Amino acid sequence: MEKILKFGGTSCGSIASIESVLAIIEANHQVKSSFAVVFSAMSGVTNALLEAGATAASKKTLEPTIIEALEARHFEVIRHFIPVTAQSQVIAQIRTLVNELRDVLKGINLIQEISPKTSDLLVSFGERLSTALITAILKQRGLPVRFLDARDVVKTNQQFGKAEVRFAESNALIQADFNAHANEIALITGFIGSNDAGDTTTLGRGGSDYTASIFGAALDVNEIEIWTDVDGMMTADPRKVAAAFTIPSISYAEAMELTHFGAKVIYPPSLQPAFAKNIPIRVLNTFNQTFEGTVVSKVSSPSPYIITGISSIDELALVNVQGSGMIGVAGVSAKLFTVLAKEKISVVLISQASSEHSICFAIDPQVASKVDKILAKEFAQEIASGDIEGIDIQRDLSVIAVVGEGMRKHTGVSGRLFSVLGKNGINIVATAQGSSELNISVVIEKKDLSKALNVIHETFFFSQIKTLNLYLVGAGLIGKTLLNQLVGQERYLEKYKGLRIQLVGIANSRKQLINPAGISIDQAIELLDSDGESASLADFVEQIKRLNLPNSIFADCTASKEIHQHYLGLFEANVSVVTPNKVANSGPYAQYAALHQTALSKGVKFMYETNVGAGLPVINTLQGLIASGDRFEKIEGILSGTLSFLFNQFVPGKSFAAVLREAKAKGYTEPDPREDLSGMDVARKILILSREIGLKLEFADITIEKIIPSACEAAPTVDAFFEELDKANSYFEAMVNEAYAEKKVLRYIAKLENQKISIGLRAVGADHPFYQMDGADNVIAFTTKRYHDRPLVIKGPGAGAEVTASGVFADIVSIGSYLS
Ligand SMILES: NC(=O)c1ccc[n+]([C@@H]2O[C@H](COP(=O)([O-])OP(=O)(O)OC[C@H]3O[C@@H](n4cnc5c(N)ncnc54)[C@H](O)[C@@H]3O)[C@@H](O)[C@H]2O)c1
Ligand SMILES: N[C@@H](CCO)C(=O)O
Ligand code: NA
Repeated sequence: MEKILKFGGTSCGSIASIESVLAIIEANHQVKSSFAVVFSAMSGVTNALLEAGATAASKKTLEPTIIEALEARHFEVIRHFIPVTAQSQVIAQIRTLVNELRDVLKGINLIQEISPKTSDLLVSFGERLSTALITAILKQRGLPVRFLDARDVVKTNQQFGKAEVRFAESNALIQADFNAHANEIALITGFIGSNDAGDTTTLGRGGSDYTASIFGAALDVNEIEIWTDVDGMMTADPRKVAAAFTIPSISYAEAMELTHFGAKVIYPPSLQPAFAKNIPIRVLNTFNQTFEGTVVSKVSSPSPYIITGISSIDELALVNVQGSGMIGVAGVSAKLFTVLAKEKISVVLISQASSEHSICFAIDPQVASKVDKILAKEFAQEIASGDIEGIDIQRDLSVIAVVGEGMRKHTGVSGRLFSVLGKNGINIVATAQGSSELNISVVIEKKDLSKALNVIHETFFFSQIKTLNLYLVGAGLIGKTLLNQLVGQERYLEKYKGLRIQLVGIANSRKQLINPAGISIDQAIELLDSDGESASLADFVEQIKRLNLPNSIFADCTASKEIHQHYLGLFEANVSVVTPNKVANSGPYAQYAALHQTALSKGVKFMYETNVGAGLPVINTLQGLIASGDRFEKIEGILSGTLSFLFNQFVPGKSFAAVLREAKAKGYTEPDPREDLSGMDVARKILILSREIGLKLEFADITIEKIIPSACEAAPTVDAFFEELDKANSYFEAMVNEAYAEKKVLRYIAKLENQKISIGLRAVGADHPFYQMDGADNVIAFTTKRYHDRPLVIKGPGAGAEVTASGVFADIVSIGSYLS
């Protein structure tokens, strides 16, 4: 015999799926391979039968509806596949079986009880019906098929519900049976067998796979095909990890591990007879027949990945037994696990630190209270004496298993696993690794499960490409420019940086839109307008936290004075923040410190290079100097692009207000240019620099020399401000003329020296390093211990949409590099 095919419930579940099953069997027949086929019940039938049994046992009279529906379902298949003239014979055959089933239910109803023995007989009708039905159809189509009731050849003990197979006897019967019918295709009822007394028994979980495996082993087939409704075994549960893909080849041991942790495609224990004979199992998709599926065999073929798959148990409780009295005392764990075994409590994972101070193990949360009671009783004495401090149970946990034979040959797998979890703020509650090095398991909080599965999957299967999930708030000048820049760089980032920036949320002050599957960047503004809901920043941030996406970045491209109140919560929720908005860093020092400390402790990034000098590398350079041990003596610079532009462009005879309007049109000013003209923007920048070098200065410590008349400053609106500015033109002309008379130019300079900040307008001559300026240039000079005689000078355009957005972009990319 070449092979055994097995079709599961979904494959036998509907007319369309049976169509596929018939096609697969006919195709096999055409190539004349010798094979046999095992069938499960039509999907849902086993449960329907159990329900009918339970109802019959509990109600006074029989309710025929379930059985009628079941009969109708099988008749429908007959009417579809069998020509009218031949139908009556098959219908009669199925009806005979259903009548037998009705008699069983009558019996149950009569005695108002359903024993395990009767239950097995009852559910056996599912496989007997489906197999009989398909046999009739194929016979009608002219295939040399025969119906084989597995109860005639699979012999078991008396243990109803999960009977043990008597292999010697069964193998002999199977071989004799197949020898006697060499030229026929046997269609076999899965899941069932019989005991010595001839009673029907069932084989437990994965029963039809077991049947296929028993026949395969008895007949020494070359391969067993398990036909199901998915594309084989996948690298992760595709419902949780969209990027999961089919594993082409996997070893028996790996399949066992993955299945233990929830991958439910096959149930390897039921395939044991095949494993023992090294028969490969091919998992195939009835609904995608040409797909290669997964081969499960003794040794998996080499794979490009270090790990083979990831699976999880979503609901778990962790029991921790702890106490100094356990150290060096033999037998505590023996006692512990003996009592658990006695109570039939299954332990998913065990971990004990070598200090022997505590043992922790994971269990199904449904039995947690029971375990609590059992252990309290068992260890009452030790608890009373203080040898054991107590039994602690933690709930709402999940366990993830990373599985693969390849881990044995590679170092650093657990390092990578823990590091990616850490960078995503996922706390590891417990961990265990078997010495087989086939499986590393981590227990985490359930709320982090989806995020953890996805980042682990990404790390081990797509390490070349890391996806950053970007939330952009503020779609004005800078925000829009950033979006444009992102569109142009997508391919470069993937190819050279291994990064994919996925926009998952966007908001302005009117609307907001979130889509974890990604928002098309080049249409983001239109989509925000058409599909966005009305904006609520608090709600937007709440959604970000709830989604808990891996590698999340929040870009604040607003000038809002409130939005920074959300940064702390975002850091705590493990979201990095990137911003050109200076408000957060220039608020009270305590707030500045709290933000930076929280980001650091949560392992997320807070990036704000564009707070000073827009895209010029000011903050980065400063941080580099500090980190390498340099000491700052003085910082001096022109930190306002707007004011730089004004004093570069304004000459007596021109309108000061008109030059400012030009600066605004060029994107240099703050959304409200009064922030620039008042010196406020510069004050924020120099304050931020002072804090970066470690000074605890407050806004009140800054001396700002005003450059605009108070009437301008008091103007209630931006428009009124421009009007006042027009009136004050002669005031500015006088200032400039005075400087010109001395062959000097005006520069608005910020200085930090001796822990003091001063900001003011200076007239500087040609010998001054800040004399030569152009456009919206900024210049900044760092005098430090190392740059003592000649300062380190950074100079260039310090305002404008393109240079600012590119600074924000660079910050996002650097977070990506950190996370990789
Ligand atoms: N222009 C520059 O050269 C430059 C340089 C460095 C830093 N910056 C900073 O960049 C930031 C953005 O400047 P811009 O010129 O793009 O501003 P803008 O006014 O053009 O855009 C701001 C955007 O933020 C949105 N917004 C404002 N408050 C909001 C809130 N509470 N919630 C959601 N959305 C909100 C607005 O709807 C708008 O889409 C400012 O903080 C500015 O200081 C600008
Ligand atoms: N308005 C700011 C933008 C850069 O922070 C300036 O003029 O410098
Ligand atoms: Na900068």
